[in-house]
Amino acid sequence: MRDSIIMTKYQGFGNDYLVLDANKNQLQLQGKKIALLCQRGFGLGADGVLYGPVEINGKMGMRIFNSDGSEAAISGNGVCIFAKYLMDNEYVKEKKFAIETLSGTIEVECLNARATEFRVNMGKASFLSKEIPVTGEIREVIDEPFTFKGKEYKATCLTVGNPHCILFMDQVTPEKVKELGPYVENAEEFPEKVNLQICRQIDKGNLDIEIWERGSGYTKASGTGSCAAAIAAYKKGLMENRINVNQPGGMIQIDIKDDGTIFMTGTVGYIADVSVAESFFS
Ligand SMILES: N[C@H](CCC[C@H](N)C(=O)O)C(=O)O
Repeated sequence: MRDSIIMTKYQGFGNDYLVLDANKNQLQLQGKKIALLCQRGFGLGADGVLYGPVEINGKMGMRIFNSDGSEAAISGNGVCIFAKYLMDNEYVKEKKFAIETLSGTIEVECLNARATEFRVNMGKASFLSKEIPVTGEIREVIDEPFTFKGKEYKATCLTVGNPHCILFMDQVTPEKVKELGPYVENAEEFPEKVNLQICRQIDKGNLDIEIWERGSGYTKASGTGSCAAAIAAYKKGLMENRINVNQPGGMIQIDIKDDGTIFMTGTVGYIADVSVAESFFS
């Protein structure tokens, strides 16, 4: 079709992304156009856009955009999706490889022949306020009182390359995270905004979460959100080191090593190649 751009749509546990291949399309990505493209009414609909392969720090990498057009340093489902894209398009032939992101080098291992299962080394978390960031004196933000929408909550905050706020509750519902999400995401305590997960512990190996993503809003799954909820519960001494994180889109398995390194196991589904009007990029 004349004047169109080919993008490839994938989903990880219902967290859906459009991949824009930088080698096949020489174009400028603009935040507002990405936002329009991601809209589920005026555009194609997606939780974000992955742009690559591009060179980051001299290595093969990808850039990650949320559905509001903002750029994120890391996305767990995004890494699994891009890993599949690289294999599907023969950019990589090995089962183990690395993808460079703005939050560093992410090691990926493909676990099956169909390239739909991936194990990702998401690195270590930091609970230090200045690294997340969270305003106030330098401290680890664990079970700290915050007031959101006039009510006090105990929050555990951390970064896994992107910032997360975890609120442990006796009950987690989409309604609750949609009520709190926009407020917490933009609270003044978080200078770079924040991803919110509300979290219920089922037992020492299972959590339930609902997600409000910075820059994308309510999503069915989040790789970094699953890592963040799991490591926060583990840090509080609630969990064993293999944690199943249940969320609306499915269950993401998190493994925490003795040195604190976090591994996530994700699945990816190919949805479609789509021919997109060039007007979304001009
Ligand atoms: N919205 C997040 C990035 C995507 C996170 C999520 N989709 C994942 O799978 O990790 C942020 O701005 O930090």
